[in-house]
Amino acid sequence: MSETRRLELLPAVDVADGQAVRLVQGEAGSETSYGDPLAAAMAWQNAGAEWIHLVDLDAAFGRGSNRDLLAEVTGKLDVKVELSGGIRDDASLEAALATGCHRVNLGTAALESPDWARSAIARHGDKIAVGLDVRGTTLAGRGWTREGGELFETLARLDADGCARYVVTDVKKDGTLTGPNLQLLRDVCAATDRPVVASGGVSSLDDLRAIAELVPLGVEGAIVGKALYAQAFTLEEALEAVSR
Ligand SMILES: O=C(O)c1ccccc1NCC(=O)[C@H](O)[C@H](O)COP(=O)(O)O
Repeated sequence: MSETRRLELLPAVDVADGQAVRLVQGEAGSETSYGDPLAAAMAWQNAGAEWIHLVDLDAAFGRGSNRDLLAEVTGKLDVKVELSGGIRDDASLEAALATGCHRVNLGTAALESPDWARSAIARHGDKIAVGLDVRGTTLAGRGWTREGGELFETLARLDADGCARYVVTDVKKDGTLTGPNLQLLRDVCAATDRPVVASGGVSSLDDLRAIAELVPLGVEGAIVGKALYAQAFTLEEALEAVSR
């Protein structure tokens, strides 16, 4: 008898100008600061997290880099780290993988440099996930500031290239505490046999339970940001909510 997998939770630590921040709909300038990124990540680790979703927002927006800080944070954590933001060429990819992170997310590069993304996937297999960040079914790149093609066409191309996993974000939901876009997740799961990590909009334990219902369809994990920082629930409560 096959056992239903438990939804993985990935608390998010988004970093801008050396600080852990939350954005609303990924918009630069909408930051609320939550202090030291290492302290934030350690707090989630100590609360039982198995993963941290660690984002360099300055690199994603092409306005700077927190590369050394993110490498330091990753090196000090015992849990798995998914590193995201501004990984667009061999140098940034090798630097990200050298941190010892468990996997990296390609975003803009998977939209604008398909040949390079294909070669990165071929070289690194499931160390690479691709972030599919959408408004409607239009992809967004460059820190979500530029349109990057149609979701399902890009998904088909990435599937053919062997992409192991997708991190799917409804940009309009991100940081808004208005609930995840469950239909988007269902639609993506119907279009690919690769695992999907849900991101953006989680506001409550019921939202997490609703995402957990999609595990049999192919949803593997959920990134949670604002709701944890706003103390809508604790990580312990979240882990308990998805454990059954
Ligand atoms: O992940 C990225 O590369 C990224 C790039 C540009 C803007 C935002 C980006 N990530 C944001 C996140 O991953 C959020 O932390 C995550 O979606 C959580 O959202 P929420 O639970 O709604 O705060």
